[in-house]
Amino acid sequence: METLEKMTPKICLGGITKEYIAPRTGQRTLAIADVSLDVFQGEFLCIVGPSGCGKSTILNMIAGLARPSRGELVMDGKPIRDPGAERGVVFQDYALFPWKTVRENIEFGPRYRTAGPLSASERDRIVRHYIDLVSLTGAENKYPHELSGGMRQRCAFARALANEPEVLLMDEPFAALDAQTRLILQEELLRIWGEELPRAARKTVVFITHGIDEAVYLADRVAVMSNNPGHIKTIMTVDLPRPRRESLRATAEFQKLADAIWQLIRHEAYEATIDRH
Ligand SMILES: Nc1ncnc2c1ncn2[C@@H]1O[C@H](COP(=O)(O)OP(=O)(O)OP(=O)(O)O)[C@@H](O)[C@H]1O
Repeated sequence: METLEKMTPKICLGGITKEYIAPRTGQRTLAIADVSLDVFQGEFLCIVGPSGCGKSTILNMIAGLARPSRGELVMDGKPIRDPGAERGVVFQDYALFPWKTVRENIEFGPRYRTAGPLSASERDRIVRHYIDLVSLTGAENKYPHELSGGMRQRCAFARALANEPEVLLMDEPFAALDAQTRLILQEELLRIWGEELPRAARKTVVFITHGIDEAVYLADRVAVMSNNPGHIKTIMTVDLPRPRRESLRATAEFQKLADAIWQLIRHEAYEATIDRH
């Protein structure tokens, strides 16, 4: 793996603090404090941590869906203030339009893109490409309720990818899926990300998960977060060979990394399961 530290970051969080203020009561929640993080071109970065440590808050800020209270947040040297087509987001609950077919969902971005209209044939080419890429061929005219969870998530991928974003922001995209579908989609995601391509040709991915094995399997680096207030405890480099294969999960190196991450968060993960109020 190239040394990331020598590269210019694609996304840079500098000393970010986020405090939520409830509109009616004025109650303040300090979600994260003084978080600094660099994400590099073509990197697959996973964020893990106990419930409520601020993982989604970080992702939403990079997506431009929330603003930091303090600190600097930039992509390619420009401040992130709003959502943008160069940053695609995939959520756990698919976030598809239920009244649109697979094809219409995927076509939404190319149809309404802000960078100028595309011809019908160009739009069609893009949509067809991403339908094929996520293996939804044959399901184009189905509605989301007619699809399995795995198929819905494939559709959500394709919808995000059809905007041709440079960065993919994924908030627990596989959490609602059964274990086998999750394993299959992890492999597919690595293929779609561009595991076989040089780093410059890959997308940059920030991926939130509760699954430590999932993080180790997918990531180049894993940012491990902690609570009260949310902050990054450590960043682990996953120096395992690519392309990754199922058999990797059974290796001592894989298990050692997964165990080291679990030891970092197990106490807080346990605490997060207990309601003390
Ligand atoms: N819109 C909001 N208004 C007020 N508080 C919020 C809001 N969004 C998140 N929070 C609070 O900020 C903290 C961090 O939440 P966040 O959802 O970012 O954590 P998380 O690590 O993604 O959690 P989980 O793993 O459970 O999804 C939590 O205490 C949460 O209750």
